[in-house]
Amino acid sequence: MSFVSVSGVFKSYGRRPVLEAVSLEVAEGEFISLVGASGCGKSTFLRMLLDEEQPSRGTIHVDGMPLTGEPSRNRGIVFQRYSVFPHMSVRDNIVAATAFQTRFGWLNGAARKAAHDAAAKTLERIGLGHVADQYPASLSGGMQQRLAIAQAMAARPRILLLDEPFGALDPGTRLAMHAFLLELRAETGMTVFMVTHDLEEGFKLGDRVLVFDKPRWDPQEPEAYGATITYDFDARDGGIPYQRLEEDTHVFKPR
Ligand SMILES: Nc1ncnc2c1ncn2[C@@H]1O[C@H](COP(=O)(O)OP(=O)(O)OP(=O)(O)O)[C@@H](O)[C@H]1O
Repeated sequence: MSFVSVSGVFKSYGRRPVLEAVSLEVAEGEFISLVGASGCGKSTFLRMLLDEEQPSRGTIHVDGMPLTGEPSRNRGIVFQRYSVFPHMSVRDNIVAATAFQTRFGWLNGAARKAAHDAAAKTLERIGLGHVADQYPASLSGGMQQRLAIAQAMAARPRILLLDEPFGALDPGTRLAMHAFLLELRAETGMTVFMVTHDLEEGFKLGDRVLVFDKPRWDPQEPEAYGATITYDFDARDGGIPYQRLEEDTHVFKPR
């Protein structure tokens, strides 16, 4: 059975369609890269997986259960920038993320001590132990992004949602972050959805690369139709040269 199942999802804002007829089955542990033109609804799709936005039509199930509009420990998200708390130390950023998972949003006594110990371990693990008392502004972009990913991972989510997480980083730091993410993924077996504008990055990291595009297009009225998944590439074993594609109306699926 699929872990994430998206079935006939449409999303409109007011009368404006953004996504139409999106269906997708994802197994637990898969790494899914999402690519597509600016404004075609990739972030909206992530927000629906996060359950922050609800589909106008259609359903999304995670682990067999429909999304309910309630926050869940199952899903963590990292944006391109600004996903850490600037007024908290690096350590407190991780501790706070753990606290937010509790019913009242705070930790006391033993739980606080355990969260501090866990944060210290996490920071060592991601190479930020030596800057635990500093504030995020004093860290490099790559360090801030490592912190943001560690923060999202603090609740041990089964699904990690990444919205252009490495877009703001220089090429060297980006490569280091790829290695970091692949390691974390191998360690945790988490399912990952990552929006990227970099096709090479999408194919390198992903097991599948989904292309969002508008199958219907009216030049007089470019916003008349929404986007859907027009290609579903098998990106394992190096990607494009190994494609096995099958046309099913406008949607391509790996066999
Ligand atoms: N809350 C909202 N209310 C109204 N319109 C919205 C809302 N959120 C997104 N949109 C619109 O939906 C469309 C899709 O936006 P979205 O951010 O999902 O695209 P995207 O593919 O992630 O773009 P980019 O690659 O530039 O980040 C955009 O035209 C955007 O203006």
